[in-house]
This record gives sequence, structure tokens and C-alpha cells, in this order.
Amino acid sequence: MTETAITMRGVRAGYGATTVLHDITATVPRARVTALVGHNGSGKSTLLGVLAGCLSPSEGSVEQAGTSRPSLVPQHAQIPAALPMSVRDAVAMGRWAHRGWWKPLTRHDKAVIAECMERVGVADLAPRQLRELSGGQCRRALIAQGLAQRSELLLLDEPAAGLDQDAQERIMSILDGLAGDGVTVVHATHDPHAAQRAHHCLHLADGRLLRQGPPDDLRVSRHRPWHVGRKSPGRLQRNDGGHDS
Ligand SMILES: Nc1ncnc2c1ncn2[C@@H]1O[C@H](COP(=O)(O)OP(=O)(O)OP(=O)(O)O)[C@@H](O)[C@H]1O
Repeated sequence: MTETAITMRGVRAGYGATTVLHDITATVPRARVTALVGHNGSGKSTLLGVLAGCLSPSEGSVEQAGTSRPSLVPQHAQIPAALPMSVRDAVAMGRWAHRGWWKPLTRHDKAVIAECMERVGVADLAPRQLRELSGGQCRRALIAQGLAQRSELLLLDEPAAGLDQDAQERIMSILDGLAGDGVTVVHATHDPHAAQRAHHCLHLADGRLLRQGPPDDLRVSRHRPWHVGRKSPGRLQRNDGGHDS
């Protein structure tokens, strides 16, 4: 049976006086890939922020089964393009959560950094400047940075957006492999194919959870990807705990 990594109950959250997420009750399975799907502005990034602990719910609760601090991989590098920084330095920043930025890296830190770069296929790019990388290479370097935190929960904001099919496929395979190794992966995506590859989906619309369940049940159409058709099959669970028919 699949264990639950995260349980959200009645989560309401937003920015200042603006509420973005309303009454989100959902679960995220452990050691699986979960896709957050929905139109632009539906609240996917905001929900990632809540799961990462960057945004506190104004109502409701988020329970995480694991003990490690979540690792959030943002959509874009939070590093100014003009700042000289190698791929190795960027990945090493993932260790700051453990050591603080002021302490020298230990042998263990260096081994973790090397392993994470190897895992996502950027080891040969280690001395290159981040600003010199292609979009796909840069995304993989950011994923390596997230992995270097060694968290049980990896959150990614559109990790494959704007990449060609091969680069997307490579990133989705990396996420699959991580889940296979026991990491709980949650990523926001607009891409129906990426959603189809996930084990579980949370479908948001206007800040509310429309439905959650396996991607096959989402019946994603290429032309209207996040349209909820009348023929939706019965297994998808609605946010009120009922089932579509
Ligand atoms: N820092 C912020 N301050 C105020 N409002 C914000 C902030 N960030 C996002 N919002 C608002 O919250 C709503 C949800 O945005 P969010 O980025 O979570 O959606 P999204 O589904 O990730 O969108 P996209 O697919 O375009 O990335 C939007 O109306 C947006 O304008």
C-alpha cells in the first residue's frame, strides 16, 4: 500500500490580504511523483510555496510524514545572470541548509555534490558558468542543487517548461528515478505528457482543488488539457471526498 507523505486539510493561503488557495484537502503519496496541474494562475506555485514552508496557511494544516526540510527547486535560478558562478558552486549551495554558507565544505559535502551532479548528468559541466548553460542543462543543475539538500521531499516548479522533448524526457526520467529511490517528488506542470507520467495528480482551478487521482483518470486532452469533461471516469476523487460518476 502506498504511504502518505503529505496531508493537507482545509488549507487556505495567499499573499497578504489576497487569498489564492481555498480549502485544499489533499494527500501526496510517499516515494511517488505527484504533478500539480491547472491553468496559469490556478495556484500551483503558491501550493508549492505552502508545501515548502515558505508560505504559512491562514487556515487549515499541512502534515508532512518525513522529518527533513523540503527542498524547493524554483523555475528560474535565483542567481543574478551577471554573477559568476560555476555549476559546482551552484550545486554546493544545496549544502548550505546543512552547514550554513560560511562553513567550508566537508569531504562528505563534496561527495554529495559530486553524486548529485552525476545523477542528473551535469558532472562534466561542473566548472562551467551557470550563465553559459542551455536551458535544459541549467534546469538539471538546479535539480542537482535541490538534490544536494538530501531531502525526502523534492518540490519543483515547472522543471521542464520550455525545453525540447528530449530534455523534458530526460528530466522526467530523473524524477521517476528519484521516486524509485524513495524521494517524494511534487512538481508543477502545464504539460499533459508530464502529468501523464506522474503517479498522482492534483488538479487546481482558481485556487481550489478540483480533483486528485492517477493521471489516467484526468482524461487530458491535448487541445484543452485541463478541461474537465463530462465523461470523466469514476475513480477520480473530488475534493469533497466524493467520486465523479
Ligand atoms: N507574490 C505574490 N503576491 C501576490 N499575488 C501573487 C503572488 N504570487 C502569485 N500571486 C497570485 O496568485 C495567483 C496564483 O498564482 P500562482 O503563481 O500560484 O499560479 P500558477 O498556477 O503557478 O500559475 P502559472 O502556471 O502561471 O505559473 C495569481 O492570481 C497570482 O497573480
